[in-house]
Amino acid sequence: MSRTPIYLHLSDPPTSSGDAQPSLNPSVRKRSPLEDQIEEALQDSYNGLCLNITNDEWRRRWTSLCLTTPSPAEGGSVLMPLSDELKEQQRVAELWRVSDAFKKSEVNITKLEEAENIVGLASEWLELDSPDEWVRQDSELALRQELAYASYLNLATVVLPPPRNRQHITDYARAINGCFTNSPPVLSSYVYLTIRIPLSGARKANRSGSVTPGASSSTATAPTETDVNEIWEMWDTIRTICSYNQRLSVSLDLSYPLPPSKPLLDRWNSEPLRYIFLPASAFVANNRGYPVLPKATQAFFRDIIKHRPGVIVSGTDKGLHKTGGHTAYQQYIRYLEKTSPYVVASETPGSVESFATGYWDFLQAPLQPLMDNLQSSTYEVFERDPVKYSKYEEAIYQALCDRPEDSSTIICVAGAGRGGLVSRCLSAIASSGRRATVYAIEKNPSAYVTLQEKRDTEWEGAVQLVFGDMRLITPPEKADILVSELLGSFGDNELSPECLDGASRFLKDDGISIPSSYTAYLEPVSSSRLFRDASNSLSDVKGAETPYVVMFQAVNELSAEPQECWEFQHPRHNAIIDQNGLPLTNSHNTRSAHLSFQIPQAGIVHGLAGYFEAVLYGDVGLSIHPDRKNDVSPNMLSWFPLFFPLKEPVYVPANAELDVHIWRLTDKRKVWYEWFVEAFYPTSASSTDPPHSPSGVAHMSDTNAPPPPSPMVDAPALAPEGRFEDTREGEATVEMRVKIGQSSLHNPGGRSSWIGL
Ligand SMILES: C[S@@+](CC[C@H](N)C(=O)[O-])C[C@H]1O[C@@H](n2cnc3c(N)ncnc32)[C@H](O)[C@@H]1O
Repeated sequence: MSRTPIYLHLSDPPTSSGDAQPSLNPSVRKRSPLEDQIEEALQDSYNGLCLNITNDEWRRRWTSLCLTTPSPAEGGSVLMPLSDELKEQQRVAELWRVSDAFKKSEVNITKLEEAENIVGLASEWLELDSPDEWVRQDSELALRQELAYASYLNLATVVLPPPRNRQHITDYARAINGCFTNSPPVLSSYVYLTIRIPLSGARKANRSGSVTPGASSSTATAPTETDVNEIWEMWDTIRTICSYNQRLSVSLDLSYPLPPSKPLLDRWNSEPLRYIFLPASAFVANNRGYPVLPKATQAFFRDIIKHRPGVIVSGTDKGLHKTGGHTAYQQYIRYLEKTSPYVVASETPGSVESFATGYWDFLQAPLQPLMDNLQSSTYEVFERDPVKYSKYEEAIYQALCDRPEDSSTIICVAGAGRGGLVSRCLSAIASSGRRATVYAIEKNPSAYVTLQEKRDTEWEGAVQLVFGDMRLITPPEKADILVSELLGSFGDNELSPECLDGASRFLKDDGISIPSSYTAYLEPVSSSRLFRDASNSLSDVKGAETPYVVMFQAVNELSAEPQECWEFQHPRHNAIIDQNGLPLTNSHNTRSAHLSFQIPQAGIVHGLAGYFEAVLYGDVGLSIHPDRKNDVSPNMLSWFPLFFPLKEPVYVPANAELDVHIWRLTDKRKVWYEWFVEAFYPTSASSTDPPHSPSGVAHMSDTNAPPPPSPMVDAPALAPEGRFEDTREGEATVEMRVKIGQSSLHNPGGRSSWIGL
C-alpha cells in the first residue's frame, strides 16, 4: 500500500521567492529560496510544502481597497459629501473590481517549478460568509483572483478557508459553486478545491482557521454537540449547493480536541476527504517527551487513514515537545499509519481488505448469470474464495451424514459453472463415507466445456453432466440433495428463487436444498461518493435507479443495524404448477417490506445498503450482514453489498425515523426492485393540547377515557401516524410522527433496471 503523503505547512515562506540570481551559465538555473525549502522538505521525507498562495502585502492592499475605503454603496450625502481623497480611493477600488493582477511581492509562489510540490492555501482572512454584503462580494472577487493564479501555476489542490457563519453559509457555498461553474471559468479543470473544516466546530476556529500557534489543544475544552453538528451541516450545505461537485472535497482540521461521541465523527467517514490538518499543538508529550496524539485522536486517525488523505503538519519547529526534534511528528504519523487496522488488514494476504484493494466504493453492475453467460475469468475470481466453498463442503458433508449409513444419495449441482462446487461434493462424499452419485447441470455452453474436461481428467467419471437450463431440462433421476449457488448480494437478486422453482421438479419429495433459505437485509446509508457516482453513471434517471454491487469504504451506516426485508425457502412445496411441474406464474416470488429505522444522528440518506444471509444446511451458513458475517462466514470474499441509490438525498435530523419501502416485483420476462423512503420526526402531545391544534397534533377529549379517534375527524393534518401512549387521570399522551421528507419512487415498472428471466 502506498504511503500517506505528508506535507509541511510553512507559515513564513521565504520573502524573496522567485528572486534567484541569474547564473552566469545560462544552462544552470539557480534555485529560488522556496525551491530550496521544498528540496529540504523532500529530504526530510515530506511529500511537499503547504503554504499561502498570497502574503500579508496582498492582505493589506485588499483591506485598504475593500474594508478601509467606503463601499460604492456608501456614497456620502448632500450634507456630508465624500472627500476627494475618499472618492479617489473608491475609484481605485472599483478599478480593482473590474480587473486586477497581483504584484509580484504579493504572492508567495511565482514559478511552475515551485508549484509542483505545493498544496496552496487561499487566504484565510477572506470572508465569503461575512454579514456585510460588500465584504462578501469583495472576498469572492479576491478568491477568484487567487484561484485564477493557482490555475495559472497548475496547483493541484487549493485549500479554502473554513466557513464561520451559519447565517451566511449559503452565500459562502454559492461563491464556491461560482468558481466551478461561472463562465468564463475561474478554475482550470485540473485544480481541485478542498474546504478546511475544523472538526470541533466553526466557533472554535479563530481567524487563521486553526488553534493559536503554541497553544496546546490538549488543554482546550471539548466542543459541544451543537458546534459539531453545526459545522457538519455547513459542509452539507456547501456540497449540496455545489451539486456534489467531484472536484470539491473536505479537509479536516484536528487542531482542537475531538467531539466526544464516535457517531458524530463517523459521519465524516462518508465524505470526500482530501487532507487532515495536524498542528504540533494537537500533540501531547508521552512520558519520554515525544509528541503523540491524544487517545481519541489516535483512534480517529487510524480509522480515517483508510481514505488515504494527505496529512498537513505545522508548527513542528516551535519546540512544543522536548524530544524527537521536528521530524518526530512525521515519524509518529507513519507509525499510526502502519498500525492502522485497515492498513494491517490490507497488507495481510487472503484478507477481504487485500482482495478488495482497487474495488473500494467502485460501483459495479450486478452479475446476471441467468441471462448472461459468465466468462472463465469471472469463475476464476469466484473460485479464489476458499470460505464459500468450504462452507458448502461442510453443509453437504453434514447433509450426507444425516442420511442412513447404508443409503445411496443422488446429489445434483444446479448451475455448476466450472465445477468448483462439484469438486467439493466429491470431497464431502469421500469424508462422509457415504455412497453417492453426482449430476452437474450447467446452461453456459463454454463453462460446459470446462466441466467435460474436469469430468474426464479430475473426477474420474464420478460425475454425470447435463447441459441446459435447470428450468427446462430433466436429469435421468431425481435428487436427494440439490446443491446450488445462484445467490446475489441481496440473496434473491440473481434469480435463485426462479431457477430453483424449475430445479425443484427433479428433487425428491423428501429431498433437501442447499441452501435451504436466504434472507435479504437493508439499512439506510450515507455516502456522497456513491450518490454522486450513481447519479453520473448512466444517462437520465437510469444511474440512480439501478442497484450496484459495491465494496463499501466511504459509507456511513445511519441506523443501529440492518433490518430483515424478506426470506426465500427451498424447496417450496406449495407452488401451483402446470403439467411440466413449473409454477403457473411467478407471483409467489414477489415480496414487499416496510421497515422503520431510528436515526440517532443527523445525516443525509444517499441510498440503501442491501445484504444477505443464507442457511446452507443446519447451522452452516453464509453471511454478508455487517454485524454477523464475522461469526457466520469470516473472510468470505465472494459478495460485496448491494447499494440502492436515491435520486435525491434525504436529510434526516437526529432522532428522526426513516421508513423504507421496497418491493420485489415480476412479470413474464423480468424481476425488478422498486424503492421509496419517507422521513418522520417523532413528537408527542398531551391531552392538554388544544383540539385541532395548528401543529397538526391529534386532539383528545377532556374526559378520562379518550374516545376512539375517528379516521375522518381526528385525522391529523400533518402527522399521518399517531397512537395513544399513556392514559392517566385527565391526561393522555399521543405519540405522533410528523412527516419531514421523502424520496420519489425509484425504478417504477423496472424502467431503469431489471433482471431478465
Ligand atoms: C454463481 S455461478 C456458480 C458456479 C459454481 N456453482 C460455483 O460456485 O463455482 C452460477 C452458475 O449457475 C449457472 N446458471 C444460472 N442459471 C442457470 C439455469 N437456469 N440453468 C442452469 N445453469 C444456470 C450460471 O451459468 C453459472 O455458471
